[in-house]
Amino acid sequence: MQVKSVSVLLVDAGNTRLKWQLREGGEIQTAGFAGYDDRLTETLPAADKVVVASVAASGRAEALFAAAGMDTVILDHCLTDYPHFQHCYADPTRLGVDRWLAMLGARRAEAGALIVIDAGTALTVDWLSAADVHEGGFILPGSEMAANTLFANTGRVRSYQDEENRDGTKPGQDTLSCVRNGVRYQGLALVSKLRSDYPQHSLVITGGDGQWLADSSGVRYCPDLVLDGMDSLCAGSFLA
Ligand SMILES: Nc1ncnc2c1ncn2[C@@H]1O[C@H](COP(=O)(O)OP(=O)(O)O)[C@@H](O)[C@H]1O
Ligand SMILES: CC(C)(COP(=O)(O)O)[C@@H](O)C(=O)NCCC(=O)O
Ligand SMILES: [K+]
Repeated sequence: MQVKSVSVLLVDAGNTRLKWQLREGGEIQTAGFAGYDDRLTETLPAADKVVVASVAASGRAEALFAAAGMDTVILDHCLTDYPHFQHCYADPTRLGVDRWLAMLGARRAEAGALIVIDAGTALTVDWLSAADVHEGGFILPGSEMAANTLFANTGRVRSYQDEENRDGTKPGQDTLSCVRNGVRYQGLALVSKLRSDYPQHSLVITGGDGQWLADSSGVRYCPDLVLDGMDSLCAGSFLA
């Protein structure tokens, strides 16, 4: 008798946007991303199960999927009893579920001690020991947030329309490039310092702003570690 494999729609609901993949037997069938739009669910493929990992404001992702009548498993906090994983937060439910899932995804990609960098709305850095102990992390403003914070909280640092955001890290010669290049340089400096301070750890980078950071610093880029971590979770007894 042929056993029909279950299709699972995995959704990573971040603070900026949603990333999704339809997987069947772990294989990616289709994938995409979208903003928080009321019509989002109309564009998503049908699946036997839908799992949404959300760090967005409470209820934001839930509301989208509930309105579409989709029977959805919402993961809005980390599991505290996941086999072989040891949390370091006194209250692990406070750890962003995306950070935890990115660590699970990174473990699938690489063995040994890891530093997992997720360059999204926020830039997070998490230390995972070879024995899957979460040893701690950092939460920093992501590159858009860092630039926007300067634009929003100063009188004269502005995103001038007649200035161009080129992809550089050289000292800027107008306001926009001083901000954008400075933020990029800060990201590179962080990665370089992590490398020199933690030579025994392998670095992996994910997230919407991660490709540039990884390419520019010679670090491995894994585009969807949060979704990979969700797939690991679903491969266990989580959905049973
Ligand atoms: N198509 C895109 N739409 C929105 N942001 C994008 C896109 N491509 C790259 N980015 C960059 O990715 C960042 C968001 O990264 P992402 O990992 O999706 O964040 P989050 O998980 O916090 O929603 C944005 O700040 C932006 O700079
Ligand atoms: C740090 C984050 C905002 C990152 O979210 P993202 O940039 O992926 O949208 C998220 O993981 C979060 O809300 N964390 C909760 C606090 C914590 O991890 O301690
Ligand atoms: K993320």
